[in-house]
Amino acid sequence: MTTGKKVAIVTGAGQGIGLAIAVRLSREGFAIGCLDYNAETAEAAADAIIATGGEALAVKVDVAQRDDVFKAVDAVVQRFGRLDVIVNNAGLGPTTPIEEITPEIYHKVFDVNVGGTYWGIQAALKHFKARKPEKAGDIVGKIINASSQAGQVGNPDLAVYGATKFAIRGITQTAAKDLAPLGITSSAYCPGIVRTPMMEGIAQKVADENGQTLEWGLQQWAKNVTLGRISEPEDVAACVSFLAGPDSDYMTGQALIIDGGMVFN
Ligand SMILES: NC(=O)C1=CN([C@@H]2O[C@H](COP(=O)(O)OP(=O)(O)OC[C@H]3O[C@@H](n4cnc5c(N)ncnc54)[C@H](O)[C@@H]3O)[C@@H](O)[C@H]2O)C=CC1
Ligand SMILES: CC(=O)C(C)=O
Repeated sequence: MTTGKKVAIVTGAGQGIGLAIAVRLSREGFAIGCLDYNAETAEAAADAIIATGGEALAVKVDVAQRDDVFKAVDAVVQRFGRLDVIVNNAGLGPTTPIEEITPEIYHKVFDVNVGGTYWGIQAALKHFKARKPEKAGDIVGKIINASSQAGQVGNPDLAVYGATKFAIRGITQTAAKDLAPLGITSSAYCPGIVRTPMMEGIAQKVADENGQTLEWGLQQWAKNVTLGRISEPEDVAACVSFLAGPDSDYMTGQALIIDGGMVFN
């Protein structure tokens, strides 16, 4: 079945920032491919979108597996008939003090965060190429990748995670140059401290080490936020909706920092 709507795929759409992006892009008129490793939360995300009158398809995928990502993206295009935007959002954020990094954790986090970004771009590209720009400046597809404030500056205990987020900015810039002639833009978003299960996991570790509560752990990170509060997933989704929409058509290769003023460039 095809839809008249533009179509966006969001990886890691089952919870946190990905869920907020999926819901927001649905509100903006996109049909949504909700991809996640967790089939149950992917289904719940798609159901929530459908319940509010939107269109969505849930697909279980491990973004670290290239073939699976291609199959998942193909399934969404088969269902909705086209692809306009891919948001490579899925990621892992373990705390890794530098002396405790193992080959296993290094490979696992790079495979998901960096590999997942490569495979998402490649899988989307196949479908973006189905439409040709009629003239210079016409945009036929948008790649949007999750980086982080931790991809701008080194963060304590996040050497592996931070390295993946620096890498994603590099991939984003290179894709912008490589794919511009095809009418494809490439952007990244760099959230700060966002109240999600990932950030709660990071904050809980600090809290446990100090015999404190999760909220105390989150507030340790909040101290660095110039605007004085940590962000909600919807703060990030609002900016990603700008990157997915026509108002950002003349932007490519940029990393939009949405961190309440933690990092000034
Ligand atoms: N929460 C924060 O403060 C920040 C988060 N980010 C980035 O934003 C993105 C989303 O983060 P959160 O929502 O906080 O994370 P989260 O951990 O709350 O949610 C991540 C989602 O991705 C899915 N996922 C994980 N591995 C996967 C895989 N191999 N294949 C498919 N799906 C997979 C999970 O099932 C989950 O639904 C991540 O890339 C993260 O690095 C960036 C800056 C700050
Ligand atoms: C999880 C993350 O991206 C942070 C702390 O910036």
